Amino acid sequence: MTEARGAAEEVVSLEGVQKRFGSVVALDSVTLGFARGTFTAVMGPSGSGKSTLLQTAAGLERPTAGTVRVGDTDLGTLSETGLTLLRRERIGFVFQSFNLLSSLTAEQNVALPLRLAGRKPSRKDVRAVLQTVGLADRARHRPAELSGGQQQRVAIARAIITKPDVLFADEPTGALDSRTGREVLALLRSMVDTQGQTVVMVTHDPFAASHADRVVFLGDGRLVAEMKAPTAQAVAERMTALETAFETAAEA
Ligand SMILES: Nc1ncnc2c1ncn2[C@@H]1O[C@H](COP(=O)(O)OP(=O)(O)OP(=O)(O)O)[C@@H](O)[C@H]1O
Repeated sequence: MTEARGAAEEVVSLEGVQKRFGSVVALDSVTLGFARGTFTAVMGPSGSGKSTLLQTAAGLERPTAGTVRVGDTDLGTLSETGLTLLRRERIGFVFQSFNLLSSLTAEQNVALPLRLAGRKPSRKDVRAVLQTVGLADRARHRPAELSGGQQQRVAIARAIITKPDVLFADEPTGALDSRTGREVLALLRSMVDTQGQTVVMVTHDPFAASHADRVVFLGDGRLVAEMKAPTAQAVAERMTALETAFETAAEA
C-alpha cells in the first residue's frame, strides 16, 4: 500500500463491489479508486447503478460483496455507529434537492453537521465556508429567501464544513437552470483546484461531466469505460454509444 501514497493516494476505493437489491444486481464487480484532489464524474444510462455506486462508496449502503475503503478504513469492519461517525467526519454529500432545513438560516444549516458531531461551531469557520461558496452576505437568509443555485451552494458549504476527505454529489445541478448550474460546477471545480478537495459527482449532463478530470461510465452495474480530460462532445458521443449498446442488449 505504501507505494500508493503521494500524488495518487486514493481517498476512497472500491474493490470487487457488488450490490444486490433482491434479484436486481445494481453494481457488479466494480473496482475503482478516487485519488485525492481529483474530480470524477460518474455517468451511465438510467438504472446503470450511478446513485448506488455513490451511496455504497459513501457508506450509506453496504455492499453485498467486495470491499469499500475510505483511506485505510475498510467500511465492512465498522458497526452502524462507526459507519455513522465516519460519514459524519470524513464524507460530505450533496443531493439534487438541496435538503436544507427551511426553518434555519444559511449559517445555521451550515453549522448543523458540527452540532450533530457535538462540536461547537465557530462563527468564524461557518462564515469562512460561506465565503468560499460566495454567500458571505446571505448568512442570515433562510432557504426560501435564496435562489436554487444559492441553496445548492449552502448545501455544499454544509457538506464541506467538516473538511471531509471526499465530497459526493448526486446530480447537484439537476434542479438548476443552466446558468446557476454552471456556477455550482465552477465552485466544485475551484474547490478541487484551490483546496485539493476530492469530488465525485453523478450527472446525466455531458457539459457538467466536462468539468471533471475523469469520467467513469457505468452500464448495467458494471464499469464499462473511463475518459480522462473529458470534453462535453466526447462525453455526449460516448453516452449515445453506451445507451444504444445497452438498449440493444435489453431488446435482444
Ligand atoms: N433501494 C432499492 N431497492 C430496490 N432496487 C433498487 C434500489 N435502489 C436502486 N435499485 C435498482 O438498482 C438499479 C440501479 O439503480 P440506481 O438508482 O443506482 O441507477 P442510476 O444509474 O442512478 O439511475 P438514474 O440515472 O435513473 O437515477 C436499478 O435497477 C434500480 O431499480
